[in-house]
Amino acid sequence: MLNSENLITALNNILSPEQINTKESDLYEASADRYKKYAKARKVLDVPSPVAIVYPYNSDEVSTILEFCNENQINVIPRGGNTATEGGLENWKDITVVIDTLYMNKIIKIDSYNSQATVQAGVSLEELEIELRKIGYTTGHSPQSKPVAKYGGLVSTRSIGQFSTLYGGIEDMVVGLECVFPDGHIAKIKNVSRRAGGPDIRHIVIGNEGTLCFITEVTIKIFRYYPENNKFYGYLVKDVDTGIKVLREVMVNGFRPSVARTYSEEDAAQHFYHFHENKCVLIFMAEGPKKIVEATGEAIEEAAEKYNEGIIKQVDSSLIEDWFNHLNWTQKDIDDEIEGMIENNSHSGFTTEISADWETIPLIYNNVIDRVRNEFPRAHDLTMLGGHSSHSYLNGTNMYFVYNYDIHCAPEDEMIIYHHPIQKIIVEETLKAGGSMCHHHGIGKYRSEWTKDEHGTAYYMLEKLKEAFDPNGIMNYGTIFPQAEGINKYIR
Ligand SMILES: Cc1cc2nc3c(=O)[nH]c(=O)nc-3n(C[C@H](O)[C@H](O)[C@H](O)COP(=O)(O)OP(=O)(O)OC[C@H]3O[C@@H](n4cnc5c(N)ncnc54)[C@H](O)[C@@H]3O)c2cc1C
Repeated sequence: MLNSENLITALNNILSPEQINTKESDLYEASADRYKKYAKARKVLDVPSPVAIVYPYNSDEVSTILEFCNENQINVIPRGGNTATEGGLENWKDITVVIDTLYMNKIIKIDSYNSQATVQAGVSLEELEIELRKIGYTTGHSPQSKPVAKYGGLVSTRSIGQFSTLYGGIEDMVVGLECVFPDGHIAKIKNVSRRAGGPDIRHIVIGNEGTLCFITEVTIKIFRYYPENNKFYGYLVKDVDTGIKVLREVMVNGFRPSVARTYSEEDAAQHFYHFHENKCVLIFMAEGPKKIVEATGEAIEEAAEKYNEGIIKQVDSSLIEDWFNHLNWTQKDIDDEIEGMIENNSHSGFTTEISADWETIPLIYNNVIDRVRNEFPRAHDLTMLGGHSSHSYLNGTNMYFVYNYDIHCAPEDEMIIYHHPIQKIIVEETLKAGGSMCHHHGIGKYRSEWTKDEHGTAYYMLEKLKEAFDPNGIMNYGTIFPQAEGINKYIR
């Protein structure tokens, strides 16, 4: 195996100087993602820094770098917008190269006639959205990290946006893509409206979290945009169960509002400070062509009427619109949050997102809240515990658990003392009830201890993919696929 010095020399033979970054502060920044944001900001990270960050311009360069790393058994971490939350960008190996899509930033084609656009992996969602809005189109994708997240990362994590109930998750949007495997092979999945040529191989790439291949190009669907027709609906409701029932009613009746959400009292208080009145909040947004918006709006009002015993009151729609207009986080918001944590020694807004069918979600929610309140040894440090359902489907929905706490321990111990025990309860209750422990943030490194439980007998298929595409295990060591050594060192 190469040492750091030899590795940098070898990289210089492959790339130009402006494509290799060995600045210490940037390497420290690259050694972990937002999972350990507090320890990182307090400069007490317990993981090694990568040896270099490299910035290829195109898929041929990615291929050369990967082939080299594969031959020399060097761990590789693909990186996009750097907004990962589950340790997918954290480094667990002494010799690691981060491959960043910074220079792969071209919008290749916007094809409004065929309703699709092709971008290099380093194009941010916001950049593409701005270009599309100029011609009356939208990506329909709007995760809260939209201003920062990039296409390679969005596809690689199976991300989902705030309007998913209408437009779907990224897996519903990807038409075709290009990716590079550790042996240097460049694979291009063509862009067609549908195919039945065997299993849908896009799904080997979507959600791989940089553990099987490096995504270099993505083609996604684009949609006509009708902001002038948007309608907003909001209600104060008696409990989470009522909110979930109304969401279900709208969905099973065949309607697709773009936003459909229910918040617990605690979570509502931090999102809707201007009207929550210490109650649960239910909100909807209808979007699209006028007639569809009208029909969807009527269906929302009928569903609320059906469960009117649990509805306390309807709120002014302009309050929901106002909330909607301030949804996304810029890089400045992300930085400010970390500064706030350091100043106050408190963690606000840690989340774990799971999914299950309609019947099961309220059970999981109630079991988790009970167990955290009664079993979590630091429950007295919690300043908020609640959640919301924000992405609904015909057969079920998600639950986004949110928890804030004051930190009374060494910064390097925060995650193991506070976050991990809560996350463990959430994952245990979800898997016990047959749900998925991971709705949209990816497994990263910190849910990898439960990957086998998540998939059960189907883990066989996942394991074989790893063996086939990454036999030397160079792609993002510790992410998705459990590695006992890393788990024992960095999690337990
Ligand atoms: C404030 C905030 C809000 C968020 N809101 C949402 C939300 O609403 N919905 C949601 O789904 N997520 C959300 N996230 C999580 C995160 O933004 C998403 O997971 C996003 O898809 C990550 O994209 P990125 O470009 O930042 O990827 P990165 O953080 O750079 O990487 C994420 C993972 O993808 C891999 N990866 C990156 N690029 C490539 C590539 N080219 N090829 C292969 N693998 C690659 C990395 O190795 C890593 O495992 C949020 C995060 C923050 C900080």
